[in-house]
Amino acid sequence: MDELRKARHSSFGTSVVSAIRDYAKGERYDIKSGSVEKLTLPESDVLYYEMEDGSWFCVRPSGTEPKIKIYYGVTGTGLHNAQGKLDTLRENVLTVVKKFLYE
Ligand SMILES: O=P(O)(O)OC[C@H]1O[C@H](O)[C@H](O)[C@@H](O)[C@@H]1O
Repeated sequence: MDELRKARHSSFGTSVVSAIRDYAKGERYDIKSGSVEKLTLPESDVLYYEMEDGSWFCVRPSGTEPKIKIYYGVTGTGLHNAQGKLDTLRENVLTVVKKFLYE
């Protein structure tokens, strides 16, 4: 989590990040402008990435197992379109996250 937090990725492969919410720091960082806003939710070790196409994903360590959990949200014109977006986003994110975990 710390390395991911420090890296402040502006993209994961072809998936472009527009803002990163860091709930541990209580800050939302806008990639393009570099501006930082305060978050109001309670402190938690969670990183939430807002993507340029309106999708999002969120990373947190499990509280019960030695695992990182990643949650995704996409919208599409239909199920097939949304599934395609999800597959692309997940593949792009996992390619980067696996490097942090295994290298
Ligand atoms: O996602 P984790 O932190 O591993 O927690 C997994 C689960 O653990 C417990 O069973 C809690 O009661 C659940 O609310 C939680 O979903």
